[in-house]
Amino acid sequence: MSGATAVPGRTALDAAVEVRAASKWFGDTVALSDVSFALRPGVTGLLGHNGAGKSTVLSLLSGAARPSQGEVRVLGVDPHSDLAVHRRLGVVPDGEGTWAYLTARQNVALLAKQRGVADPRAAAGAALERVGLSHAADRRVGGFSKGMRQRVKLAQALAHDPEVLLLDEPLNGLDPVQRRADVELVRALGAEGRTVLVSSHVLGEVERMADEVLVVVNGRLVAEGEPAAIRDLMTDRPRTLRLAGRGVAALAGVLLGEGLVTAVRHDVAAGVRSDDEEALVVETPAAMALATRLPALARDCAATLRRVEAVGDDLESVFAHLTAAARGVGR
Ligand SMILES: Nc1ncnc2c1ncn2[C@@H]1O[C@H](COP(=O)(O)OP(=O)(O)OP(=O)(O)O)[C@@H](O)[C@H]1O
Repeated sequence: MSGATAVPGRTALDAAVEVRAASKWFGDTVALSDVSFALRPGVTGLLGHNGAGKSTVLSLLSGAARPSQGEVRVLGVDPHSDLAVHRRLGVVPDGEGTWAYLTARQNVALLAKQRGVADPRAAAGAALERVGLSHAADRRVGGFSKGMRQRVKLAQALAHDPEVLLLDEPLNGLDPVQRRADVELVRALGAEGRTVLVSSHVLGEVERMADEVLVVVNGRLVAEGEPAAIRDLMTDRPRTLRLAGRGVAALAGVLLGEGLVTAVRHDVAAGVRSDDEEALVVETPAAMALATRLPALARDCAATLRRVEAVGDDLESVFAHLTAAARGVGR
């Protein structure tokens, strides 16, 4: 692909990928509900917990499935009915996508050939080099680790030099070193002017790869914006915290007085180290302000904090908050 750079402010009219009021249901299960977005060149992250609808979005865009309602356009056409678009579209699917009895080079060349590449073997070699698998190009994929197979899938998606890339959790199964390399690769693909959509259930991963983030919760698009804006939303939400140490009850009284916490209860589940140590669970509407002022307030009332930690601070609670609070951040 030519070295075009990302064009900020593109409208849906010239977007490479557009989803208009798309819904998808399987029997009684609503996998996606009235989702609309347009993608600009560069990397967009698709963030959501398991079952949120990420793979469904990607399967509509790759043409593997059709929306029950609404429309999907990739490079101006319907990817389900217009098969020619697959020469300009690369997909890393969820799950296995390789043939175990073929070598890595054969796996990649086969798909490149299907997509009309003039010299599939050479294209496969170049793609395998790009994903760091040249050394294993002529080995059978059946003997590869999950991370290596994931790399082969990436090479399959890249070998025909597509303008649009759809990557379903491409970092799954990779060790930290491979993850770093693949984050760099995804960023480079976006910087080359390709339109890349990459799904993940880990905010930190998406943050490192993407210029824009779409957040899906229970089949709905609940937030979209720059990674920093999404991070702020998640950081500045109400939280439940566990405080443990000496003098914590007095400290909690001060926090209530300052309006930094709105509820306090004893933490029966907490293991405390000694008789004069207490553990409390507090609700705060302003986690950032509390974190900033907590050390000084503890000092003022002679409390010694041994532990401060978030309770139930998993992705589910983050997404629940976003569902309620955050339609249309940024953009
Ligand atoms: N072919 C199908 N038949 C029935 N239900 C489906 C089908 N595909 C997806 N679903 C349901 O649609 C919802 C969205 O699933 P989807 O796979 O898109 O989520 P996801 O965000 O990709 O999750 P994960 O990270 O676990 O793959 C889920 O409730 C799922 O069970």
